[in-house]
Amino acid sequence: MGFADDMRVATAATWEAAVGHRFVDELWAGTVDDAVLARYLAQDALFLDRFVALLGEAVASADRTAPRLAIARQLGLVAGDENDYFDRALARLGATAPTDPLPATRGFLDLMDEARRSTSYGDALTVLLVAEWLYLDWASHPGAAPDDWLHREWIDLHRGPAFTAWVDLLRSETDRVAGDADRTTRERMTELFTRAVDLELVFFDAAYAAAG
Ligand SMILES: Cc1ncc(CN)c(N)n1
Repeated sequence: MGFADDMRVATAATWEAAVGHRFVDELWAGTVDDAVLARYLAQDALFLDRFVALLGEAVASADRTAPRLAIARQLGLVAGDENDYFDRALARLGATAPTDPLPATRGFLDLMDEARRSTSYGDALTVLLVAEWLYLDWASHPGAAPDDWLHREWIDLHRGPAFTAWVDLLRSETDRVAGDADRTTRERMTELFTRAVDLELVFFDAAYAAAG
């Protein structure tokens, strides 16, 4: 197994708790409370800003042209279609992106900033991989998608052939870079992967915890 699969196994308990989270079930069922979804999306709008910056760093630090172009194309989609979803969804929910991140969001922003400032392609890839692979996992549910665009589009942004190919690219690049890396770099990538999976779980929890 490569680095990505090894890490997926090593973090399996937390990973499965995140992809099987109540938020995911309620989103698929179309029953997620508007206040919970608004809180989640408002915090995720803060996530998106730093995620775009991290994608930009991966574009800059990629050591090959093909992955650099693939990451740049995905950056365009996130800044375009995905950001457009946030604008429409937050407007419909009557919410705005807060200026203050909740602790889980703060943890993610710090993690993404750390990976970006390292200017290490491997660090950037590791955090991007968790964020996209874990979302592909919960969004690749076999059941019928909910009717309401508010729920369905958030699922559709994280599944399908193009998104699957994007995650495959992140996985193979992460495996390649980790395979060539020295022990210190690999250990850092291991730590970043683990922290990112932990944060994905608490990010979902926070949408409910803050709702009171
Ligand atoms: C917290 C979180 N993690 C991952 C994703 C998918 N890019 C997201 N939008 N938000």
